[in-house]
Amino acid sequence: MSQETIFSKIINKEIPADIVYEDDIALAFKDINPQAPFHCLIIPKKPIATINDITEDDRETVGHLYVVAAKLAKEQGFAQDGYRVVMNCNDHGGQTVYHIHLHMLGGKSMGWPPY
Ligand SMILES: CCNC(=O)OC[C@H]1O[C@@H](n2cnc3c(=O)[nH]c(N)nc32)[C@H](O)[C@@H]1O
Repeated sequence: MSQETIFSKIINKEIPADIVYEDDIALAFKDINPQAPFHCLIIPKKPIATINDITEDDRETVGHLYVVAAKLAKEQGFAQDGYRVVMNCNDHGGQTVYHIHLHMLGGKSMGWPPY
């Protein structure tokens, strides 16, 4: 059973967030601690704790996160310049909120590897 996280409160509008996209499956909102000129989190409304918890039943939901990312990149104007999407898993991945979220960073040139 997944724990309620702060992201559930954002989904339920119990706490505020700068929402940049919402539909029945996903929500995207600005990261509170931006690491790029544009930094948002694209999350499923379904509370899936980590990548390890994604099942075949979540195919549509998880794939939709990337559809939203592509849409936001075009809207934000950095689709052609380029951007980064990253999902962190557990401690070594730096995950701090246990509700999967696709980080979307855009608006600057980024280095590699990201550590
Ligand atoms: C550090 C990367 N690993 C990770 O797990 O990222 C979790 C991400 O969620 C962000 N965040 C945490 N609480 C809140 C909040 O209440 N509101 C918002 N708008 N963002 C939040 C945090 O800055 C981090 O980048």
